[in-house]
Amino acid sequence: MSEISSIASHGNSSTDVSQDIEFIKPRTKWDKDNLSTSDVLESYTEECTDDKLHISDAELSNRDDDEFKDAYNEFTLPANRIFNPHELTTQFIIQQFSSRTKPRDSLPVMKDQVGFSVWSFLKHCLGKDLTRVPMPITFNEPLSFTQRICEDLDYVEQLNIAGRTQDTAERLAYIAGFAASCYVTTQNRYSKPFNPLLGETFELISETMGVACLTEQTSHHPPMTAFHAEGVDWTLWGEVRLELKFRGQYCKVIPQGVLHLRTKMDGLHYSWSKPTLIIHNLILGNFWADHDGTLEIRCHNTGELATVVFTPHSKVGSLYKEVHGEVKNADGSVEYVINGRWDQGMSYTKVNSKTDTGAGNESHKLWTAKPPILHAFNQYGFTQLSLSLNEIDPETYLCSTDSRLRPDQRLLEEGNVDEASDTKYRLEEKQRRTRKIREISKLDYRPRWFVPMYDPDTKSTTYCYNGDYWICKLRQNFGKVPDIF
Ligand SMILES: CC(C)CCC[C@@H](C)[C@H]1CC[C@H]2[C@@H]3CC=C4C[C@@H](O)CC[C@]4(C)[C@H]3CC[C@]12C
Repeated sequence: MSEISSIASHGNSSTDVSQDIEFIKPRTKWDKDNLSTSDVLESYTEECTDDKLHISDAELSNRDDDEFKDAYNEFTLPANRIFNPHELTTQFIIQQFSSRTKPRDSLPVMKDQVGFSVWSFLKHCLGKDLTRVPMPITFNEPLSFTQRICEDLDYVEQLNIAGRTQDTAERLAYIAGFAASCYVTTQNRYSKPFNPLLGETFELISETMGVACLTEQTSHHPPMTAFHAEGVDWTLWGEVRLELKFRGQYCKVIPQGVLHLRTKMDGLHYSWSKPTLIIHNLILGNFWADHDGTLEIRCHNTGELATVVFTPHSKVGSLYKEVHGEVKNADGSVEYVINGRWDQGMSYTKVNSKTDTGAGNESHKLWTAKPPILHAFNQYGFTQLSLSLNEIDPETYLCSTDSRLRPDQRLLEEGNVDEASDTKYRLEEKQRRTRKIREISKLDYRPRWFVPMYDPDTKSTTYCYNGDYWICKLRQNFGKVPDIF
C-alpha cells in the first residue's frame, strides 16, 4: 500500500481498537440543564488560553525564543503521529459523537438581504485580490469557510451509494453526481463566508448523513482549508485554496486543489478538481451564479473517467444550468451518460453499444435538489444543513478552535452587527500579532490535525488527516491548540 492509501484507508476494521479504549460516556463540563448558547460560550473562554502567546510589545521585539519554541512545538505535531494505531472506525465515531437533539429550523434572528450597498463598497476594489481586502461584515453570512465547505456534503448519500456499488462504472456515475451536487448551494446564496483564522477548525458529525468530517484552516495567505470526511464505505479528502478575483461587473471564484476519494470496499482511488464559478451582476446587486469548466473524475486504478460539463450562460443562454456528462471505461467507450441541471438534480442512463446514445433507455435518478427552507431569503439563502452548522449542542465536547465558538460570527448570527464588526477586527489583530511572534521566532506554522502527503497518482501534495482528532475528542482532551479567539 502506498503511503497515501495507508492513511486514507483508516477506518478499516483491521485497525479498529475502539473496543479496547476505555469508553467514558461523553459527559460535558456543563452538566446543568437548559444551558443557553452564551453560557456554553462563556465556559470556553476561561479554558483555552495559551499564556505563551500573551507577550507584551516590549518583549515581542526583544526576546530569547527557545522558551517560546518549546511551547509552540507542543501544539504542533511530530509527523510520525500519522501512523497512530488507535484508529477508530467511522461507524464508531458517528455513533458516539452524533448529536441527539433535533436541529434548529431557523436562525435566532432574520436578516434582510444585502443588495445595492455591496457595489458602493466594491467599486473601490477593482482588480484587487478580494481575499486580501477586509470587507464590511454586512457582506458576511454567519458561517466560516471551514463550515461552508462542509455543505458540499449535503448530497453525501451519493457517496454512500457509490461506496456500496460493485460495478465501478456505475459507481463513477454516483461520484459524478456527488461532485456536481455541491453547486446547488451556489444559487440564492451570495454572502461571503468568514475567512477562517489560521488554525480554526470545524467538525461535522451526523448520523442521518452517515458522515464524520473535519476541516482546518492551514494557511492564511493564500487562504487554504484542509478537508477530511469519512463515511462507512468511503473517505474523501483534499484542500480548497481560494482565489477570488473581482473584475467589475462580476467576481470570479477559482477553487484550486484536488479532491480525493477512496472507496473502502476495494481501495480504489478517485480524484477531481473544481470548475470556476462566476458571480454576475454585482453592480445592480441582483447576483446570479454561473459555472464554467468540466469536472473530470478519474479512477486511478481502473482508468475509468467521468466528465460533467458546465456551460456558461454566455454560450447557451437560458439552458446554462444544464449539465451533461458521461462515464467512459479504460478503452474510452461510453458506459453511461449523465444529464440534469446543477440546481435541480441529475440522472444517469446506461449506454448499450457504441452506436447507442442512451436516448430512450431507462434513466435512473442520481439526486434531486432539496426544497428551500422557510424564509430562506431572510436567512442568507441557507439550507437545512447550513442552519445546523453553527448550532452548538451542549452535549458535545468541542475543540476550542471550533468555528462554532468564533465570537464575531456568533454576534452576527444574533444580529449584533456593530459588535460583530468590532470583534472581527479584534480577532484579526490578534492573528496578526501571533504571526508577528512566529516571524520573529522564525517558526513555520504547522497545522494541528493535518500533515502534507505526496500522492503519486496525481503527483501532488495534499494535507491529509493525521488520525488524532477523534481520539482526542473521545478522551475529551485536544491537547495544546492555538488560542485564536
Ligand atoms: C462580493 C461578495 C458578495 C462575493 C461573495 C462570494 C461568495 C458567494 C463565494 C466566495 C467563495 C465561494 C465558495 C468557494 C468554494 C466552494 C466549494 C465548491 O465545492 C462549492 C462552491 C463554494 C462553496 C463557493 C460558493 C460561493 C462562494 C461562497
